Amino acid sequence: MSSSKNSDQVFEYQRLKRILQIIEERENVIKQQSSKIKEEVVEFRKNFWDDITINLEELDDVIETQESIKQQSNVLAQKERHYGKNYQQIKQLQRLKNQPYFGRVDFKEEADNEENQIYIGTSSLMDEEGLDFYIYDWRAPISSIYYDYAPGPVQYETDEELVKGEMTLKRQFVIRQGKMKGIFDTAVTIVDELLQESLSQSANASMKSIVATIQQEQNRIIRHQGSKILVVQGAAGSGKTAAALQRIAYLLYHHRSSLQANQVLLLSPNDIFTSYISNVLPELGEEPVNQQTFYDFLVKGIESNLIVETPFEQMEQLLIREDKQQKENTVKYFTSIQFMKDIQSYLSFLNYNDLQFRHIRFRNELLISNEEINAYFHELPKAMRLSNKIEKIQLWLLQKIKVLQEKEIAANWVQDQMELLKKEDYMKAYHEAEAEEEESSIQDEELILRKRIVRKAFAPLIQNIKLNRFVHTLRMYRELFNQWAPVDRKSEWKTYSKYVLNDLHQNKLPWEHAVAYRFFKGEIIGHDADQPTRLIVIDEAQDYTPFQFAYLQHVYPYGRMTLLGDINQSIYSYTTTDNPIQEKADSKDIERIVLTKSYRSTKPITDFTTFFAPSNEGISAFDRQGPLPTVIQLPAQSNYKNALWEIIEGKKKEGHETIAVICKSMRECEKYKELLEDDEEINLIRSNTKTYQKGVVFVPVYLAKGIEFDAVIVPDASEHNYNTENERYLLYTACTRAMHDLTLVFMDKPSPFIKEIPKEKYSFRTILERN
Ligand SMILES: Nc1ncnc2c1ncn2[C@@H]1O[C@H](COP(=O)(O)OP(=O)(O)OP(=O)(O)O)[C@@H](O)[C@H]1O
Repeated sequence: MSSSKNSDQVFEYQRLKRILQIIEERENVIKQQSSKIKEEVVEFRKNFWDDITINLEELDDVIETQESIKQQSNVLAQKERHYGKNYQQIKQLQRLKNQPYFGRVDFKEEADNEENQIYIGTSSLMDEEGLDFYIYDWRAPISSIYYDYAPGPVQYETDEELVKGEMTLKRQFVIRQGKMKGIFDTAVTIVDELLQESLSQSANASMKSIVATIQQEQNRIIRHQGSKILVVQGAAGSGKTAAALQRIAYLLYHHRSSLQANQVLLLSPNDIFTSYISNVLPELGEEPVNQQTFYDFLVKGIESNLIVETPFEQMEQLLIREDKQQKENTVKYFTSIQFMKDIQSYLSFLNYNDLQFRHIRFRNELLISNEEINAYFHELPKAMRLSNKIEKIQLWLLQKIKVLQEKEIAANWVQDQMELLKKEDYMKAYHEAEAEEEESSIQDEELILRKRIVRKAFAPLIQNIKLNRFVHTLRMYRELFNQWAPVDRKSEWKTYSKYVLNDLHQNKLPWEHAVAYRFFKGEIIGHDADQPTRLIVIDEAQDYTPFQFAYLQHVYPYGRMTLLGDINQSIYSYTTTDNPIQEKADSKDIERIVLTKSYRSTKPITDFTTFFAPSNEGISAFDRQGPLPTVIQLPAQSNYKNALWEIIEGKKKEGHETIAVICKSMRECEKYKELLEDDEEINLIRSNTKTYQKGVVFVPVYLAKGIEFDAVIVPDASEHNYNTENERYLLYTACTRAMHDLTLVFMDKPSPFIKEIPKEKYSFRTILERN
């Protein structure tokens, strides 16, 4: 080892020691401060009223009393805020103690002689005076040169300017639990060894942050600021999800004052995926964002007595039903923008004709009939917009209810309720009533209590009116199929409507109608999407239909969107055309980034899957070696159970910790699980499974979306199981879940997709019958 290299290493070891010391000291100081603040807060709360003189005699005294209470509250709130901030800082320092930084670049700005050493970590650390950085946050503008360049001329952008200069050194550190494990100087963009090390590890039940090894093209996604919609088309395993999470952390950091975690909506494909990625943002020191499946997002706004089909149930149906082609054609129409437009035509038709209203009842008595509401609706000017008409009706109803409420005060049931009040309730209600009453002299206690009881009883009714629930949107939606038809689709309307009417009749809503019904309902009674949402991130966006995507744009007209997907993994066949992920020349709002390099799988696996990828343009493998995928033939009539066991056991012996048997459907999974006689060690992942553990899992491909396993076994890659174009997408998605090892089993004839792969790209064997 050269002496300069040696002294460099000594320098880095010493620096690490010094930084860890600084972190430790800082943590201790803050901890001490915190316990002091805690004591103060407890004390302050105890003595809150001692420092306030309560005097309510004159108006001036009352104002003064109020003022001093306000001041005390402010002092307390300030202390509590300080405590909260300290708590966050301690957590941040503890994270830094484990790995203070992972990179260093030496940078000399143009026309500046001084060279700066920039150490980069998950958060920044400054000196006491707050002048110099010991560590730069990976999201700081200058940190981007670490991800984007090799040593040489570099540049980066700040809010104000473009800074140019030279990078003279680029160094990576492997620091774990505060111990230096490795130092690499690198000439390439990001050193491969580290990435190799990170990718060679076993699959985990939760995703890791990739902050130390972000690749240049991923960095573009993370730091993208321009267009309103960012679309990322990325090969399987190219780091779309990883980059999206880093992007959220990046945007939260850069827009602290205008973007909070609760303003970010992250839509994920299933619950397992939601839990799989839930660690990443907290690991990066950010609050978790609003993360949910699109199903949960939609179902929230649908009547609870309707059972909404899940996308997975729909998929199972489309895979197994006899009339699947016909059903698929109707699904294609109902998920199209055309259907959205047809709904709009139907709404304008309704506006000039009849809406359906609900009776308004109170204590089982009819207060306002639907005919009465309809008559009022027809009195309104024809040309008025539907939403304005609904608003008018709402006001009219509230006024009518107010009058009826007044009348109700004298009713006998109110007397009955008063008698039922317990003494304490009576007193409480009375005091509350007293406080609410504007006039201070209260003459009629009974009247106040009566009013209060009536108001309470009417509250849910009034709330429902305010939410426009007097409009019977579900009945109108049914009539869309029963009583109406788009002018140019009259002939096929009956066929289209057959399925949905049948389902609605049984209080079921097919998945393709979930978004359509939400849209329909929202257009009439108002859309209730969370208002503060400003950034919408959609993972697995290739599985969104044009209608679903248009709906999100409709309810979040000011929201920025990041869509991540892979057209090769479109598991719902009806989403492959007009998908938002696909290249569109027309829109100025959309910027598209394509990721081609696949990091998840070994090179042999990526090479193998690329041969039958629906579109194999632009997929390249990260050079990580591993065994060739194996294709196994089972002779007809063989003992399938023994063979499958043998394969699974083999994978366990090879040391794989997460082994997934990925099936085409849940039905297929259940078949194998049954075959293996409910072995305790084997878990079946269902649509309501929230997390998974290491070990052997059986999972249908649509629930394996977005996640990864050490070893993947496709248990029936026979011709009869994977044959159609739609099944090509499913097989591709299943195989690309494998990180280190892939096995496909077939009986009789292999899937035609296997035949597309050159023989040297996999090893082939036959399991011979032993019994
Ligand atoms: N720059 C990187 N450094 C370290 N690991 C990475 C990097 N990029 C991707 N990976 C790893 O590669 C794997 C695949 O990443 P990710 O799940 O984000 O890909 P994806 O494009 O969303 O995949 P898919 O579409 O197939 O679900 C993950 O284990 C991720 O941690």
